Amino acid sequence: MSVGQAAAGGVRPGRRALLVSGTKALRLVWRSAPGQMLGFSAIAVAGGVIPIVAAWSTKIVLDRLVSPGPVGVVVGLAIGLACVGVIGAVSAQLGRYLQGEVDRRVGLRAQDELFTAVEGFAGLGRFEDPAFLDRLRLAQQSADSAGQIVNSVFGLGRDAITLTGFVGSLAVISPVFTAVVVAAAFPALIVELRASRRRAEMMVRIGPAERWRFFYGNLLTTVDAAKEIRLFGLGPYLRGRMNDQLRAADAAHRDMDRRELATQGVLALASALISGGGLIWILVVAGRQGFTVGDVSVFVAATAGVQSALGGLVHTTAMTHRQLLLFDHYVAIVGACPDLPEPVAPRSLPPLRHGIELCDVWFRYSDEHPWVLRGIDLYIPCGRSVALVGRNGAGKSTLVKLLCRFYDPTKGTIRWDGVDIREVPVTELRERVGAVFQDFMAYDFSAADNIAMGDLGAIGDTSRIEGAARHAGVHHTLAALPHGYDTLLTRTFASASIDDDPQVGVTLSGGQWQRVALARAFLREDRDLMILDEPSAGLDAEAEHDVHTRLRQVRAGRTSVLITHRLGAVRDADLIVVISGEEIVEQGDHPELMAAGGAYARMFALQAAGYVAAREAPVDSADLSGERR
Ligand SMILES: Nc1ncnc2c1ncn2[C@@H]1O[C@H](COP(=O)(O)OP(=O)(O)OP(=O)(O)O)[C@@H](O)[C@H]1O
Repeated sequence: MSVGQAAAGGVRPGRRALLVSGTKALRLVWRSAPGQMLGFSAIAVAGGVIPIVAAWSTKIVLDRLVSPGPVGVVVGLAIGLACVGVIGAVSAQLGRYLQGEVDRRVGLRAQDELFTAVEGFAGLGRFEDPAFLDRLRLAQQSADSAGQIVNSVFGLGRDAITLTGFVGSLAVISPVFTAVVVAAAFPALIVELRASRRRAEMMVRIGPAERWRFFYGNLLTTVDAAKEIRLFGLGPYLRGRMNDQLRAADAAHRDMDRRELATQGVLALASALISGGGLIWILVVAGRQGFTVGDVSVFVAATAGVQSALGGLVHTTAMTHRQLLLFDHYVAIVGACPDLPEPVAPRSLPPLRHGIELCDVWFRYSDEHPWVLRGIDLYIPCGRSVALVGRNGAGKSTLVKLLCRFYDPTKGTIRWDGVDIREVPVTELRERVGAVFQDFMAYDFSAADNIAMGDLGAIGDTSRIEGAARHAGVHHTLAALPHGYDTLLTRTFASASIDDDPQVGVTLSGGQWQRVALARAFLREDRDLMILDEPSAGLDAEAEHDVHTRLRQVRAGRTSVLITHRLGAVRDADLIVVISGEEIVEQGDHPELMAAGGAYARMFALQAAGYVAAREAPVDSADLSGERR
């Protein structure tokens, strides 16, 4: 069962699993904040003992007050009692501070471990699995509040100490009454535990609604969607859908709250009746049974103490239970097996010398999805340029994603100089690949950092970054920005404070971004395989021509795979591969494919005819990109 499926199926972690989660949570706390944990545990013990000491001190003071004796003793006892109060107040404050510190330290470590695990998922499959995404969201919530578990666990210890002390005190006065008070706590414990389990299950159930709500909220606040939302008047419609999701989640929460209100109400009533009954009883029998004023005060304090400690114990047990159920998602993600099988005996991947071979490769995104590629046999020779062409949805991008091992083929193998790429560590494979993807990233970073993302070693290396930008034809554009390459390519983080330049963040055009993405890829041009998935989409005609001319130079003598719908740009590729109906239907160079008169020749003729027709219309050849050459 996958990490995501376990959450989707609502599989309940058993007691053993919760015990494991609890142990892992405490270990996490110990690793993150050992000193604070020890301090907190000492305060928890003090917090458990102080109420009992206070109750007995009060009894002694009261008994001394009503019996004749030296005043000095009473004053001494009163001072002692006051000291107990001071210690209690100070330790409570110190406990709060330590709790805050534990929260911060544990939160940082838990988040780091969670994201390290997420980063370790080498493929893309898990990020497309809704159940996994729900589990990840819950794991993130749990990571944020992992420190609270220690509060709950030590709270349990504190309440257990107080309870033991008060039960002992109460038992001295009335064993029967003690038994009644303690027995009344068991139904409460069972009810609370059930409620916490139901709440944890509900959190999983409302996961999709939460995700949709987040999606709509994001959509309504991001600049990318703002144009269409405003022009098409989508705001009220999307807001309505977002509110529907919130209402659905709220309905589930309300249902839980109502159930809890009913059961908690009954339990609170029972508790009040028991303590009220106890008070009446002690006042009635006090004279007859020779109880002192101090005995009555201990009885009242012990009854309240037992009930409050029992209530606290039950509540904290339920809360710990709920936190552990949530923490189980964190444990599952952090301890998840790799999404792509790792080689048992990894082989190293030498520089490409001969070629990459796809042998009878079949692929579909999951068992529920249709085949995207069927029986692909393809050889990409070292040092040659290969172009993949075909209709939208033919499977071209999927094929290059397999070359990067974002997924493993469902059937068949991909060999790098004869080595199955599943037998080498995936990081080694990716070290040898450079790429610009169709859906490239526009990071909210500076222009320089946006390019350096292609190779972190280039951060701060101005000459490399500028070299790549020149190569991609975007150097002059970036150099002319308000702060040159240090300009933020986003308005999101621009500061409007008086000291900062409000112009510091800029937004690039689509074509300029495309060139920045190309520059990023050019930082890796020394890699063995260069993947270019629609590198000129979104560029104007001249810019496109310019980019393909530059790419031709970069690709010369290198192993590259180019995907483009501009067939003019693939004419000089060493090998053109046409994909259609999930299969390779043709391959060869341009003259061969044109001579064959098949799908490629038809597509090429169609595009060429369009250009010939276009020639008859007036063309404004101004370079709209503004890039000087
Ligand atoms: N992550 C995914 N999960 C499920 N199906 C997918 C996924 N990505 C792509 N597909 C499907 O796989 C098929 C091939 O998509 P792919 O992106 O490889 O086509 P393409 O040839 O690159 O198309 P285009 O020219 O439009 O970019 C399409 O039917 C698409 O819907």
